[in-house]
Amino acid sequence: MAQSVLLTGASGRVGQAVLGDLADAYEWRLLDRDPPTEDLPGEFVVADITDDEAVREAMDEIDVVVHLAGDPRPEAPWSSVLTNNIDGTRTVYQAAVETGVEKVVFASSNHAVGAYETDERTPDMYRPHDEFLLDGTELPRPTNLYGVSKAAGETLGRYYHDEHDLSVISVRIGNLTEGHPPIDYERGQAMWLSYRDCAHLFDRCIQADYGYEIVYGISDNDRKYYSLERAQEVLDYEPQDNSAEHD
Ligand SMILES: NC(=O)C1=CN([C@@H]2O[C@H](COP(=O)(O)OP(=O)(O)OC[C@H]3O[C@@H](n4cnc5c(N)ncnc54)[C@H](O)[C@@H]3O)[C@@H](O)[C@H]2O)C=CC1
Ligand SMILES: O=C1O[C@H](COP(=O)(O)O)[C@@H](O)[C@H](O)[C@H]1O
Repeated sequence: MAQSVLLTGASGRVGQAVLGDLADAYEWRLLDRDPPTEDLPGEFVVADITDDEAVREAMDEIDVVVHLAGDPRPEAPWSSVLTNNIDGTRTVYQAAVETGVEKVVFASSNHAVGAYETDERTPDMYRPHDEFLLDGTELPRPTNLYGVSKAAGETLGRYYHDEHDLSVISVRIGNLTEGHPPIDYERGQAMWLSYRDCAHLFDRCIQADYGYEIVYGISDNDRKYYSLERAQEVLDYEPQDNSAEHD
């Protein structure tokens, strides 16, 4: 039988990339504070991610949660990331434990580790000849309060895995752009995530077995400075796109 999956933040860009390829792959329940503007698969719950009761109810009979809801703006103010990203993510983990969910897939971000892009390393690290690679074992080094909130989400996942045995994967998503990589933006091309690779990656996160993991969510770009090794090992992630093919 298909697994039942709760997708939070379903009305957003990542949600659309995931549902675009995986609409028929799972029994979906979708949650967002914004009602849908188009026909989407499964039941739609309009709720705020910080509403404990609504989130618990949305997880009834759910196997896996893909948690995307949050403020995605790198320049988002503290009040917003504190509520939507940190409190919202804690609410999701707590509800997952209380309702018997097996696995949570958390949308983290490149901005949790953006400060590794030092003046000395850039712009060389965005170019194919440069061998610098982050592999997911490094400590967070956020570039902004949004990045701090994503690092906090990763740490909440670590806690809920260690204390409550929940399977958790944090995906440090790069730059999701539809159709082609960002234009005239080397950093964005280095961390491009195509729509089809995004759907495949989240599919693998739903299916694979793991305890606690951090992986990078990018396509197989020649310019990459994020290692894909862990995602390949743990998830069998096999990206098909490469920003170099769009030069
Ligand atoms: N798009 C990208 O390239 C990247 C995205 N991410 C992360 O992926 C996730 C999804 O990002 P996008 O789809 O790009 O953003 P988006 O803004 O397109 O979608 C986010 C969705 O979450 C919903 N939402 C926000 N706060 C909520 C709350 N308190 N309760 C319920 N729903 C709420 C919004 O209504 C929206 O539909 C975010 O957590 C973001 O930080 C991380 C790195 C890169
Ligand atoms: O976390 C995110 O990162 C991407 C890429 O960052 P950028 O600073 O190169 O634009 C961003 O587009 C997305 O909105 C954000 O959620």
